[in-house]
Amino acid sequence: MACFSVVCNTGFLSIPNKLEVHGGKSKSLGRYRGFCCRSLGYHKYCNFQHGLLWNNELRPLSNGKSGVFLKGFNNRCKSKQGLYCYNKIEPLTNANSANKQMHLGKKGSTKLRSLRKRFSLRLRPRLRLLTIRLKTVTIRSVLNGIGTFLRKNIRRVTLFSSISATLGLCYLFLKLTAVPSPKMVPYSELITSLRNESVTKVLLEEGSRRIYYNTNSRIAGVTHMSDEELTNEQGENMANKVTSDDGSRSDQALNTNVLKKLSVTQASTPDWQYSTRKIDHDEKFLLSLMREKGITYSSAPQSVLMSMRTTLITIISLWIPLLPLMWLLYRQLTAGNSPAKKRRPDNQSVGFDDVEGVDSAKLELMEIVLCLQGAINYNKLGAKLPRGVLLVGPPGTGKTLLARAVAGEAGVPFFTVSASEFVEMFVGRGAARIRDLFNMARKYSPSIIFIDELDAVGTKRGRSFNDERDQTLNQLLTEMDGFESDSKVIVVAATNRPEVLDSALCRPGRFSRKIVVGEPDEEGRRKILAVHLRGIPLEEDSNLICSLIASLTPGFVGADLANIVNEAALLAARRGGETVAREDVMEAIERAKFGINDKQLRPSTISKELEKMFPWMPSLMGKNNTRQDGLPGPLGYQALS
Ligand SMILES: Nc1ncnc2c1ncn2[C@@H]1O[C@H](COP(=O)(O)OP(=O)(O)OP(=O)(O)O)[C@@H](O)[C@H]1O
Repeated sequence: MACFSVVCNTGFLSIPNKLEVHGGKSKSLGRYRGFCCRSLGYHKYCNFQHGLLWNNELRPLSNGKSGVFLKGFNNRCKSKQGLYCYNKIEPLTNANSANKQMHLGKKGSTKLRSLRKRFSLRLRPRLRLLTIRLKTVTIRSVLNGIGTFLRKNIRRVTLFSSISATLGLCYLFLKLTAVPSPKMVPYSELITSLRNESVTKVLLEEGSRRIYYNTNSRIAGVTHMSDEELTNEQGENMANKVTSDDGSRSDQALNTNVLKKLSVTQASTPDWQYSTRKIDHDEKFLLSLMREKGITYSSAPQSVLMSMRTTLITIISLWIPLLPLMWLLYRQLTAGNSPAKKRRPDNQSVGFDDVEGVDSAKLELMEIVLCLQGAINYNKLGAKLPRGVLLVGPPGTGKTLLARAVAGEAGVPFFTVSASEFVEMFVGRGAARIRDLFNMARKYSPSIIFIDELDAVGTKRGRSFNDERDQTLNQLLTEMDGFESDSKVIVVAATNRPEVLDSALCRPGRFSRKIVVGEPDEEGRRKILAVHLRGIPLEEDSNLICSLIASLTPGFVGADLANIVNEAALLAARRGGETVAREDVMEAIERAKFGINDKQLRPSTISKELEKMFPWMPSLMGKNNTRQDGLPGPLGYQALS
């Protein structure tokens, strides 16, 4: 009788449609039969916390332990506490025996079962999916897909097909012009043959060291087969004859066979039987030897076909290893990784409501947004849209946020880039990146380009020997000049150091509008805090907390205030609170003002810190601790311990 229910780690639920949970409630698993219980989250039906479910009965485990995870297949189940099989609960003597008993079937059948399991778990769903997809596929949709792919990747497809065609043509050319080459022999062999007077004709190739020659040994072409080959051939034929049925020995048969072989060889015989390489400074000796022996010799240039073959082979063998290197270089040098491509226009969720405390800057930028949207008809009065807006101010005052708000409100593509990304190793690359960025912005016009930390490329020219930086700036100046009046591409840039910028960059027509984004006043800080406290649950009234923080934080900018709010929320979470209390806020302000105060500081740590602050003084703590006179330490400090 089979075990009623089986759960394993990989999760096979075998027979039951019904399983009782220890609460006594019946649950139908129906279609989940054979699925992985645990990973499907159905293990609560099979989680035998208090016993083993066995033939609809919940049986307590003999040792009373809970938390049993059954493991096994079909009618054999293993748990930590025992092996359960055929309605019997057998305690395990050791783990090995459990394993042994678990694999009760033959080895082969276990393998087969695991294979089947793997098939049903991995392959079957995929095959099913494939079948469904194949059913929905029609020739028309395939053709459409190919067409779309070709249209999208026309450049790549053209490049790859032309490369493939060229390589194919090269292969064809090499194949068609291939001629059997003469046998290569050492130079000494030529000299020996010359001395033996067996050489009939010699050709010295012009422009190379190659020497071709023929000998008078046997029929031309026979020599193409090595002596060894011939011997083997004859031996083979002899053996054939000996073992032939009639036992006849016919020399004629041998000759016919050899001649047949020779005729095949002759068909592909080169003009020259042998070739060798000339040795330097030995020409005189060679020529005198040939003259002495009366041998015909001549010289000729390499045939056009052969020179073409040689050139082609050289090119291919040289360029193929270089191709990966060139591809890498191409990727580096092309606009493939330019900032313009990385920052595609996307949905901006920041609006002017999210930026507070910088009202005048907001007003100026709002006007530009209205112009971009066409709400203000500036063309009517002959006005032009400002090409560049320069946001100037201390760090953290919200310059980047303002630029993002402009993009969000205007609903136009926003290309953001840090100017340091234009600083490149190769001269001209930064300029190329600027060009790409502006081209992309023009393509998506009306659009906004935001260049953060403009001073990275916009510093005065000619001050250093950095040609690359100057070229990049020149390109930026050119691009900003080159806008058509109706291109509707606005460049917003931000910097903390306007004084270092090149004057050409700030002249009217480029960054004609300069907006100072300064530190917010108390009212501004209150508004900024209100923005950041929007989603934070507070114990007290939000306006009260905003006013409290704003009054305590003169000189703080938006980034500081955002940080205070975040710190307060973290502190509240640390103490396990549901809402942010006034104490959390106060501690966060303290942390922002004075840094994190370590109340557990040891005297040695304090000494080190003091030494860092006053490096010109002798060790404060050390001196104080070792003083015997009881007098205060340097500068009147008492021992802090
Ligand atoms: N006026 C503001 N209103 C609301 N939040 C602000 C404001 N200013 C700054 N913040 C907060 O500070 C964060 C940092 O601001 P942002 O990056 O805009 O400063 P920045 O002026 O560009 O600084 P940097 O000059 O260092 O680049 C913002 O994400 C925002 O949360």
